Amino acid sequence: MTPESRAAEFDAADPLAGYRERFTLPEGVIYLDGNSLGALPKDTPAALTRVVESEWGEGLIRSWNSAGWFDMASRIGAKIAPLIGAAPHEVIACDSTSVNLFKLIAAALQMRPGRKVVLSEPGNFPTDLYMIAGLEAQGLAERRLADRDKLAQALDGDVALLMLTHAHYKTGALHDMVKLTRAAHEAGALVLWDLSHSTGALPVDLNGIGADFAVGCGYKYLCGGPGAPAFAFVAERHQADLQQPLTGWFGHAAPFAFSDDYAGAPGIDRLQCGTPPVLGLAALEVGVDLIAAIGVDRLYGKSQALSEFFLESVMAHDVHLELVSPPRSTDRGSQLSFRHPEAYAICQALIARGVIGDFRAPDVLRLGFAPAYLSFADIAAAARHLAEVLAWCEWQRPEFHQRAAVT
Ligand SMILES: Cc1ncc(COP(=O)(O)O)c(C=O)c1O
Ligand SMILES: Nc1c(O)cccc1C(=O)C[C@H](N)C(=O)O
Repeated sequence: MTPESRAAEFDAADPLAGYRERFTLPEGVIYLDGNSLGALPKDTPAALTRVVESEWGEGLIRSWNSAGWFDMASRIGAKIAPLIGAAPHEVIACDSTSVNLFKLIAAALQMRPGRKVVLSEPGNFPTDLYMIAGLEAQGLAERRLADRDKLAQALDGDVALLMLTHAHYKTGALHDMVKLTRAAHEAGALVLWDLSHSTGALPVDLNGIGADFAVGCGYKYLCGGPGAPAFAFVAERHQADLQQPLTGWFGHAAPFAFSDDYAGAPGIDRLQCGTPPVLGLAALEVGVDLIAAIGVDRLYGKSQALSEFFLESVMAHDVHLELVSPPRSTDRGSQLSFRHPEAYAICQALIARGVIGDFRAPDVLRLGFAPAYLSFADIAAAARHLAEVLAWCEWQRPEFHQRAAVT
C-alpha cells in the first residue's frame, strides 16, 4: 500500500477532516509551518471587517464599552484557559510573549527575596534567554543555564525561578512538566513555562501540576495572525501579591480615576500595561474560538498520528534523515526536525515545490504538523516531495542557497 492510499483511508476516518474547510489554504501549498505562523481562519477577515467598519467606524470611542473592547484581553484569556489547564480568571491575552516573560520573570524575582538566579537551559528559544539577560543587565537577575538532564541538580537555594519552554522550538522535545515543577518547588523556586509550541496542539494542565506562571504565543497553533497578542497565566494564589514592573495604566485598578499613584488591578488584569491592540485581539479571538471548538485532546491525537505517518511515509520512500526530534510522538510537540548539512537549501527546494516548512540554524529542517487543518494526504505528498528533493539532489541548485532575512 502506498503512503497516498493509506492517507486516503486515514482522511476518510478522520473526525477532524472537516475543519480544514474553516481555514484559507492556498491552492498547491502544503503548509508545514503552522508552528511558526498559524493559517488564516476563514472567519477572521469578516470579524476584522466588522470591528473596523462597525465598531471603530460607527461606534467610535463608544465601542470600548458597547463592543466590549475593555474586556477583550480577559475574555480571550478565559477562552485560552481550558486549553492549558487554567481557570478562566488566571489567563490574559496581552502584549508579546517576550514582554510577558519580562513581566513574570521580574515578578517572580520579587517574590523570592535573597534569590537572584533564573535557571533555564542552553538552546532555549532566544527571546526567553534574552529577557533574562535584560534583567541581569539591570542587576536584578542572574542567569544560570543547565542542560536538560542536569536541571534538577542545578536547582539550589539561589534559584528564584525555573523558566523553560515545554516543547522545544527546534527539536519539539518535551520537558516533563510535572517532575520539573515539583523539583523547583521543593527547592523553593517558582516555575514559569513558555507554552508557545504547546498551546492549541497538545494538552497542558497548569493547575494540575501546580505551575506558577506561563506564557505563550497567539500566532502559532492558536491562529491569531502575524504579531497576534500573546497570553500570560498567573496562578490564582499569586495574583494578590504579584508586582509586575510594567505598571501601565491599563493594569491599574481604576484606570479612569486618573490618579497620580499606581494601584494594580486585583486580578489577572494587573498584567496589562498599555491600551490593548483591539484589531489584533479580534483576530486572535477567532483563532482561539476555532481551536477551542475542535478541542485540544482531539488535536493532540491527530498531531501524533500526522507526525507518525510522516515518518512512516519517508521510510517507505527509503529516505534516511537524522531525526533530531524524539522518536516517540508522546515525547515531542507537533513537529519533526531533521538534521542535514544542507537543511537550508533542502527547505528552499521544498518551498519551491509548495511544501512550506522552515529552517533553523545551523542545520535543522523543521516541519510542523498543525492538526487543525492538515490532511493525511498533505503528509503523504510532503514526504514524497522530500524524497524527490533528496533523490534528485534538487537542493544543489544555486538559487536555493541564497539566504532570506526571515527564515
Ligand atoms: C518558545 C518561544 N517563545 C517566544 C517566542 C516569541 O515571542 P514573541 O512573540 O515575543 O516574538 C517564540 C517564537 O517566536 C517561541 O518559539
Ligand atoms: N515570530 C516570528 C516572526 O516574527 C518571524 C519569523 C518567525 C517567527 C517565529 O515565530 C519563530 C518561532 N517562534 C520559532 O519557533 O522558530
